[in-house]
This record gives sequence, C-alpha cells and structure tokens, in this order.
Amino acid sequence: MSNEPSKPRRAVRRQRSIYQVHYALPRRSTEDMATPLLTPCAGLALSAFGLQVAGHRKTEDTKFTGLLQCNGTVLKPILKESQKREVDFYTRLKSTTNPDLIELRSYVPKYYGCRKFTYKGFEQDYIILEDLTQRMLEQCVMDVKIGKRTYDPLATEEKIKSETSKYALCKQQYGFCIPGYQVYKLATGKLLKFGKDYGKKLHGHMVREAIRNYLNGVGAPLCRALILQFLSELWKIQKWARRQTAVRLYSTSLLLVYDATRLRDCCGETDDALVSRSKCRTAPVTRRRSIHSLHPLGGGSFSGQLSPRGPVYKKLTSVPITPLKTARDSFTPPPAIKSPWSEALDKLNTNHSFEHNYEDKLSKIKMNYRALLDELSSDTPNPNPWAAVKIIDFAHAFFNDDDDDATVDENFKQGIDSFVEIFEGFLKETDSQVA
Ligand SMILES: O=P(O)(O)O[C@@H]1[C@@H](OP(=O)(O)O)[C@H](OP(=O)(O)O)[C@H](O)[C@H](OP(=O)(O)O)[C@H]1OP(=O)(O)O
Ligand SMILES: Nc1ncnc2c1ncn2[C@@H]1O[C@H](COP(=O)(O)OP(=O)(O)O)[C@@H](O)[C@H]1O
Repeated sequence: MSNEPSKPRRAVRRQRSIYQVHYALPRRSTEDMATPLLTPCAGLALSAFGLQVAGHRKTEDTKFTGLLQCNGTVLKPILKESQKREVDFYTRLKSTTNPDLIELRSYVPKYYGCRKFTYKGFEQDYIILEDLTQRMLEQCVMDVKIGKRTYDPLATEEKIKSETSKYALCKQQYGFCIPGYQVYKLATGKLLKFGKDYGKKLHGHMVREAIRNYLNGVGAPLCRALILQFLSELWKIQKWARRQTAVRLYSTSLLLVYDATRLRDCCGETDDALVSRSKCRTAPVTRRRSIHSLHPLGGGSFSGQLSPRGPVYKKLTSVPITPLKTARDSFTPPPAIKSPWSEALDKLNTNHSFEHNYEDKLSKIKMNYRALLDELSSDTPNPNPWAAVKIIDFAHAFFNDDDDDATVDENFKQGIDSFVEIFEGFLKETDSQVA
C-alpha cells in the first residue's frame, strides 16, 4: 500500500470548530482512540516533522530516518528490529484486557496503526501516532528519557556500553535525562532549541534549571496553572508506575508539550513592566484569572494543596457563567501579544494597503475571539487543556508474561518519582499565587 488516494469514502459530516477552519487543523477526536483510522493520510502530502526534539533524525542518501507529519498525526519509521517491537507494543496495547495495560493506554499517544508510505521516493513502514502538538500555536516540547538504565535485556555488550556512557551523570543523579527540548520564550516570542549535545552535558542543578527554562520560569515566576496541568498527569503516571507489574519500560520518554500562546494568555506579560508582571502573578486579587486558573486541571478536582500523602482533591461544581450583559459591559480587549504570529501580522501590515490591513487585523481579532469562545463553549469534560504529558518510544518495552516474575519496574518508577519531585518543588514555589 502507498499513500496514493484510495477509493473515496463518504465522510460523516461533523461541524468543524473555528480553530480547525482558520488554522486548517484536523478534526478533534473525542473518543479515546482505540479504533485506527483506516487511511489517516490517504492522498495527503507528507512532510518532515519540524517539532522533533530528540530521537533518530539522520538523513542518509537512501532513507529519511526522522519522523514525518500528516493530518494531525506523526509517522515514525520502522527501520530497526527494536522499532518493530514498538509496533508489537502498540498492537498489543490496543487489544489488551490487562487492567494495568488498559490504564497505560491513556498515558500514550493515540495509535492509528501502521502502514507503508512513500517519502522522497522511498517506501517504508511507519507507525501512525497522534501528534501531541496539534492545535498548538507556539509548541514548547521536552523529551525526558526515563530510567538510570536505558538498555534492554537483549542489548549487546556494545549497546550496553554506549547507553551507560550517555547522559551518565544526569541518569545517576536523577534517574532520567533530557535528550532535547524547545521553548518559545514568553518575553520575546523567540524559539529556542536545545539538542542532544546540550542534553548530554546536563547534571546537578543544571537539570532543574533546564526544566525551569522549558517552563518559561527563568527571570519570571513559574505559572501555577501550567505546573498543575503537568502535575495532574504526572501524578497519574506515578501512581500507575508504583503499582503496575505488566510491563518493563526501558528507554521510554515522557513527552511534555504546552502552548506558549496559552501560557501568555494565562500568566504572561501585561502592558506594564516586569515588576507589575510579577505582581500580577503573585497577587491573586488583581491577577486576571483565566478559565485555566479557575479550572487548572481542565475539569479535574485538585484543590491546589499538597498534603504529605500527596495531592488533595475536592469536589468541583460547574464553572459559573457570567451573564452576557455583564460580560459585555466589563469587556476589555486583551493586551497585545508579542509572538511569531504577531510578527507575521506586522510583516503583513507593511506589505499591504491600509484598508486591507484594517480588514485583515479585524478578521484576525475576530478569529482569536471566536477561537476563545469555541474553546469556552466546548462540551468535552476536559475543556481547556493546553499542556500535556504522555509516555512515548516503546522500542525497548517488554511485557511481563510470567506472573511469577511480576514485580514493579523500579527503574521506570524511580525516574518518574524523581521527575515528579522536581515539579512538586516548582508547585510549592507558586503557592503565593493562591495565598
Ligand atoms: O541513531 P543514532 O546513532 O543517533 O543513535 C541513537 C541515539 O542517538 P545518540 O547516540 O544520542 O545520538 C539515541 O539516543 P537519544 O535517545 O536520541 O538520546 C538512542 O540511544 C538510539 O537507540 P535506540 O533506538 O533507543 O536503541 C540510538 O540508536 P542506535 O545507534 O542504538 O541504533
Ligand atoms: N506522538 C508524538 N507527537 C508529537 N511529537 C512526537 C510524538 N512522538 C515523537 N515525537 C517527537 O519525536 C521525537 C522522537 O520520538 P521517539 O519516539 O523517541 O523516536 P526515536 O525512537 O527515534 O527516539 C520526540 O522527542 C518528539 O519530539
């Protein structure tokens, strides 16, 4: 099979959101995707995935070994034996009846199957996965490889040696390492990228600082709503890792993603100087509260408090709806946003007539508000997530089929515990934001 258009199928018509229409994004799927799409990329153009922060990337004369993208999915090439194991992993996860593995399904990207595609004249097999960055405008992505030990039981002496020597200090000290990340800085809108060479030098306090930098928390306070979104997912993964005995995960990664555009809206710059920015963040009375800080977990029930036994949850009532008239009267437009989008808009303005600029600006403003409305009126139980964390890369995952050998995967668990601890420290730093 190739990515040529197949027989046209009659699509079920569903209303597209304004986000999808204006940003040409794929439809939002509401169900937990266990059913693979039959032809998610049929007839559509493939391109190199520009948001890959780690992993195989070398382009050789014969084959492109990096990820591709298409229609809200990423395509991961299957070249090595270990990558075939990853296909087996996803296939088995899809049909499993084991409760630990069923739960794991919600912590990994949606899997749409595996098929052949032709890219740059070369046909090869690809795993098709949900693109975790889809619908994000300024994608901040961090790959965190979990475990002191990153080689599997089938590794050769040579592989054991090379894995043991890579990121050695960081893995010893933290039980994880950081092969790469990218972040859009809130203050400048600039994209910064940090690759493997940088990641391999990280150790000691630099590790925490790298994560802080990823969270846009260097030179500015960390955003509590962002930390909470990550922690709510991390705690679930941690709870699972402490209990599960079904699988051993060597060299898997946590993939953290968030949208800097939404962070700016939630905890970002006001028009004033940095001083008022930190005031805005730390003084809850004067701080503009977005829907995310009201419902930081996107519908979850974390109270914002940590007890010695972990997160304290509370019952949530529905979000109070402001009467339309009050909302209209108290309406003030949001502050100007400095980002690649605003820069693109500025460029556009210098190239067109005033009249055209005016109309264009107006339509952009409309588009932003309609997108916001679209999100606020969403009827999904998880209305506003703009940060997520999933486990990826299962080339070295092994199922535990022998009940007698059913023990917790300490290597994975310790790495997760250590990563969660860093985030809990960050959460404490933001306690004053809810004082
Ligand atoms: O493909 P390469 O040469 O970049 O090496 C991969 C590593 O890149 P790096 O050495 O850090 O540049 C890569 O490391 P990162 O995860 O990118 O740090 C993996 O170790 C990969 O092994 P596997 O596919 O997980 O078994 C490594 O693949 P193998 O060389 O083990 O096949
Ligand atoms: N589902 C996904 N959505 C978005 N980005 C992804 C996804 N899977 C992988 N990536 C990107 O590709 C990189 C490499 O992915 P990974 O599965 O670890 O490949 P490899 O086996 O080559 O190491 C990740 O660091 C991330 O940037």
